[in-house]
Amino acid sequence: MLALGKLLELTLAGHEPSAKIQLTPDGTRLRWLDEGALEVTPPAARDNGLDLLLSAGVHGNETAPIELLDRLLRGIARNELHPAARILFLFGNPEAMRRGERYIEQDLNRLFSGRHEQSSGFEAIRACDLEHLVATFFGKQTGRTRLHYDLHTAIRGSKIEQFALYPWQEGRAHSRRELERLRAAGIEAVLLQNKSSITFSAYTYAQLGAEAFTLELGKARAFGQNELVNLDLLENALRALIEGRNVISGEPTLDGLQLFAVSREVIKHSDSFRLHLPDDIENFTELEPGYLLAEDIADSRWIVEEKGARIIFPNPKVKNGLRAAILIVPDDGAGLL
Ligand SMILES: O=C(O)CCC(=O)N[C@@H](CCC(=O)O)C(=O)O
Ligand SMILES: [Zn+2]
Repeated sequence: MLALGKLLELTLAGHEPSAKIQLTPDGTRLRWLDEGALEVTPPAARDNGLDLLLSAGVHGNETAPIELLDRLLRGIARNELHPAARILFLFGNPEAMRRGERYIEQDLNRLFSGRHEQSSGFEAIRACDLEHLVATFFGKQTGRTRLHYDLHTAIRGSKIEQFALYPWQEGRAHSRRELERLRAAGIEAVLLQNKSSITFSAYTYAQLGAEAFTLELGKARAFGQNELVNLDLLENALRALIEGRNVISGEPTLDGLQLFAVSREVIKHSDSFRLHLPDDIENFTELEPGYLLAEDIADSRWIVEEKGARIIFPNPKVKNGLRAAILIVPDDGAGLL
C-alpha cells in the first residue's frame, strides 16, 4: 500500500511524510497537504465533477468515524477503491486525537466562519488552517458539485443512533435529494437547522456553498472499541459516492427518515447554569410541556412549552456563552426542495 494511505498512522505519530505526492496504479493521485489533510485526485478521464470533503476527528475522542475514513483511504491507496470524485480527507484535531480528548483548549467545532479570529491558541489556529484547506479544495471552479460530511459521534447514548444535522443559510432550501441519499446511507433522522452556526459543516454550507452535514454515528469510544456501532450502510454509501456509483437502488424515498426542526438552543450564560436532567439521559428523549429544563443567572428559567419536544446534546459543562442543549420538535418536511 502507498505510504500516504496511512494518513491516520502518520497523524497519530505526528509525522510529516517525506514523499508528499504518490500515484496509485490506476492513476489516482494522493497529495499530503498538512497534518491530517490529504487530497485525492482521480485521473481526468474518470473525474465525475464531485468534490467530496470527508472530515472526522474535529473532536479528537470520536474514533469510529476516524477509523471509517482510515478504511476508505487505505482502500484507495491499495488500489481497491477507484475514485471518480475529487476527495479531501481531513482529520480535524490531530493533537486532541493523539490525547484521546474532545479538544485541548477549546471546542474546535465552535470556531468556524471566522469565529477563530476572536480567539487564540491551538484550536483557533487549526480552525483557520482548516478553513483555508477547504476553501482551496473547493476552489473557484463552477459547475462542480460540493459535498461535505463531517463525521462525529455523540457524548451520550441516543434513542436514534445515527442522525444528521443539516445547516441553514438565508434563502436556501434544504435538499430532499440529499436527505434521500442520507437515508440510503443508514441515517435515521435529520435535524434541520434554522439559523446560522459556527460549526465546520455550517461553514462549508453557508460560506462555500457545499451541501454539508454533521453526521452523528453512535457514542464516542476509544480507538478499537467501536464494534457496537454498525457503519456498514454508511461505508457502502461512501464507497459508492467515491467511485461515482449510484447509492440509491430503486425509487429514492424519505420513508422512515424522521425529520426534526430546532425549536430552541439552550445557551449557558453563567457558572450558575443548572440543567435539570439525569446524567444518563439519552439524546432524543421526549420532554413534557411544563418541564423545568434549566436555570441560569438572574432567575432565568428554561421551561418546555413545545409539544413533542425532545432534547439533544445536553451538556452543562460547556463554556459560558455556548450551546448547552438543543430542544427539537418534529418537522413535516414542507420546506424541502
Ligand atoms: O454529544 C454531544 O453533546 C455533542 C456531539 C457533537 O459533537 N455534536 C456536534 C454537532 C455539530 C452541529 O451542530 O452540526 C457538536 O456539538 O459540535
Ligand atoms: Zn463531535
